[in-house]
Amino acid sequence: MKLKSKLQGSRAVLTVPGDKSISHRAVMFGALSQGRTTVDGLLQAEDVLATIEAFRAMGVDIHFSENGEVLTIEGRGFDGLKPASQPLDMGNSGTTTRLISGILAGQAFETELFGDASLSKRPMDRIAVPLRMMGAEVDGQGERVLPPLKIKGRKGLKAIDYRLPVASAQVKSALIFAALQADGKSRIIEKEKTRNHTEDMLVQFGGHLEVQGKEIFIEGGQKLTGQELTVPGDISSASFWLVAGLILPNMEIVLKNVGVNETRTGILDVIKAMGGELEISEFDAKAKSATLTVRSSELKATRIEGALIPRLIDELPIIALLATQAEGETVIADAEELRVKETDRIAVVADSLKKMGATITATDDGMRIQGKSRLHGAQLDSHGDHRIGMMVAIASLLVQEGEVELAGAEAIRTSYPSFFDDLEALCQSY
Ligand SMILES: O=C(O)C1=C[C@@H](OP(=O)(O)O)[C@@H](O)[C@H](O)C1
Ligand SMILES: C=C(OP(=O)(O)O)C(=O)O
Repeated sequence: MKLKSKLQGSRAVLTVPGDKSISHRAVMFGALSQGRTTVDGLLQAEDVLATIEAFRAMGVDIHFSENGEVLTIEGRGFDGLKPASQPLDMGNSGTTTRLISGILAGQAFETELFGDASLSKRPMDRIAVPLRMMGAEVDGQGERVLPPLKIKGRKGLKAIDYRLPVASAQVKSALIFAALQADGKSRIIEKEKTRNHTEDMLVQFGGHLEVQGKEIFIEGGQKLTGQELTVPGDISSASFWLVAGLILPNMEIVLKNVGVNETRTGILDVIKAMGGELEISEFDAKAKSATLTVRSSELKATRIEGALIPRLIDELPIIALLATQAEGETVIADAEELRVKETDRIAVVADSLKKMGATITATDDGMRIQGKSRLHGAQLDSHGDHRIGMMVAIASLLVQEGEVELAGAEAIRTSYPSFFDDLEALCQSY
């Protein structure tokens, strides 16, 4: 695919698709509840479709409304799942794989999980170790327990008292799902606070848990009730347009209905620290959503590290591009988790932006990025990673000399199937 900048400056209003993390969890909690759940605004992208198909394969009736906008899940409760007749295809989705493993740990049958080439390199020892402690059998490939996985669960799991060795909402959520099926009270201690959609949604479905700082206490044997949910737009998808609005000349981009749960808004803090023009309006406290407006800005470098990292982990590829347009050296540290995403995002981001003329050094746990760089055309590849593909597409908007060729753009369907339509809409608003 050839990407060429036609942008001269303008104002665009966009609504990004539903939040991926919330969409996965809506399907899962819906399936595990009693009664019907409806979900408006669900993200209909490959990762979430993998979650839907997995629960259908375990006997859950899940269907879209005629206009395709509302998903209905007929909940079967924790005791109503049936063994799948075939291995479950997790596609590219780490979230599906890890969260479903926590659910399967409490089911008295065996399930096989497999995924694509990228997923087959993602470490599952981080869930295998604690789920085994709770009494489930979890087998994978090699020391890091890579997929394909075999999970043999059982009723009456043991409660767990566990300190997470990594800052991961996926591991935390897997353990919350397992703890809900265990005898007694579990304690899960986070390394850093990560996205809390599982905790929020458990409460929304009539369940309970206690959160004290980084400690979560959760009682087994809870009964959940189906709900009517609305999913806000995904701030991780919005971040591509936030950055476009800040780095392109004479721009204003307005993003409606973006999820602004405080465990996800690290990118907004970074934009402010870099001196970017950002306005947050129409804040809806119940929906945790808002309208975000950005304008072309003179940016300065910043440091991104520590507790901020989990609050913007998926935004780091596009933040790296942002930093190439800021005055001075931006440092990203404590982000070694990037190395075990869909690609090694430290290596691939540094390599891709270097090919376009940026000055970046990859470090063990992040990057050092020197601004400001004039970017030029290059031949690039998403390497099967949606966030790399989208970052390159936004970077191409800055290019004045040469052309950007992006191989593997189809990976973007993982989280944002309408990305190129929105890009087109942005270009047409000029
Ligand atoms: O729980 C979630 O929905 C997610 C958690 C994060 O992963 P980790 O838990 O591996 O950090 C994030 O990178 C992923 O895109 C979605
Ligand atoms: C890391 C991501 O997703 P997952 O872990 O679900 O594959 C992502 O969406 O950037």
